Amino acid sequence: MSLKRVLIVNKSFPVAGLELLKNKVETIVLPHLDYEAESLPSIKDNLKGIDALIWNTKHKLTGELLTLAGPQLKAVSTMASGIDHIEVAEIKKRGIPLGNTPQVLDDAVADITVGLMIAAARRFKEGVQELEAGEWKYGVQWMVGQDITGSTVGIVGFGGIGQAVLRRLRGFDVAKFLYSGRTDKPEAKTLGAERVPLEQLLRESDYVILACPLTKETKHLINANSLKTMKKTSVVVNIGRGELIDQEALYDALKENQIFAAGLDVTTPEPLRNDHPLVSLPNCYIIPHMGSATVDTRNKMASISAQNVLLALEGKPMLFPC
Ligand SMILES: O=CC(=O)O
Repeated sequence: MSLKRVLIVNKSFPVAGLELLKNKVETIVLPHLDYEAESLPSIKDNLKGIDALIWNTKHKLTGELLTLAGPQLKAVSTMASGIDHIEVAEIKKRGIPLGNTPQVLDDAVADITVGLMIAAARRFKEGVQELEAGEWKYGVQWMVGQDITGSTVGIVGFGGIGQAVLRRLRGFDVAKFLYSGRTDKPEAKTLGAERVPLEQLLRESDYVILACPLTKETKHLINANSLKTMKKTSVVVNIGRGELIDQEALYDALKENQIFAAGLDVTTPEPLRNDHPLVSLPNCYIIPHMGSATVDTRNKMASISAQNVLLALEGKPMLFPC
C-alpha cells in the first residue's frame, strides 16, 4: 500500500518533526519560507491529492485551497499556537481534524515578554542608539525609565503564556496582577491575579501585556480610546498578534508621549518594513516575531505538528485539536 502524502509548507520545518514522519508517510517539503510571496503558487501546484497538510506559513489557509487539495485531505496541522491564519470554519465544515502546538511555547514566549517589558521600560533602544552614535552623556536624569518593582501588571488573555509571564514576574516584587479575558481562570486564585474589566485594567496598569489570540473581538483592542485610558507612564507589550493594536493610534500615542513605551514581538504586517513609522520611534522596541524561537521550543512544536498529523491519519484524536 502506498504511503499517505503529507505536504509541509515550509522548507525550514525542523528535523525533529521530519524524523517522526520518516517511513510512516511520504513528505513533500515546499522550498519556501513562511513569508515568501512566491510560496503561494507553489502551494497551489502541490496541494492536489495530498492526505495531510502541515501549514507552516503566514499565508491564509482558505476554503479555496482546501477544495483544491480535494476530499481525501484528512488532517491539517499548524506549527503555531495561534490559528488566525487558518479559515477554521472551512476546515470544520469539511470535517477535517485541525491541530496546533500550544503549551510547549508558553515558557519561551513568556521569557521574551519579560525581556520586552524591561527593554521598553528601561529604554534599551534609545540607550543603544545614543551609545552607537557616540552620544553617551551620563547624568542623573539621563535614560531614566520605569520600575517593575511595585508596579501593577495587567495581562490581557490569561492563558498559558499569560500565566507563565506572571510566574516569572513573581521575583520582581510586582504590587498587583490584574487580568482580563472572556472567562474566569481557576488558576488566578493561586497565582494571585484579579480579573477586572479591560477598561479598569488599562486604567490601573503600569504594564499592559497583550497575550490573547486575535479574534473579531480582540482586533484593535488597543486603539486611540484605550491608549487615552492608559497612564502616561505605562508600557504596552504585545506578544499576541500585531492586529491587537491599531498601530496608527499607537504611533501617535508614543510620539506624543501619551504612554511611555511599547515592546512589540508582533506587528502588522510581518515582516515590518524598516521604513515603517513605528520603527523610527525611540520608545518603540520591536523584535521580529521571535517569541517561540528557541531550538528546543521549535523542535517540540515540529514534533507535535507531526504527531497531530500521524494521529489524525490513523483516525485517532490529535494531541492538540483545535
Ligand atoms: O506566534 C506564534 C504562534 O502562534 O505560535
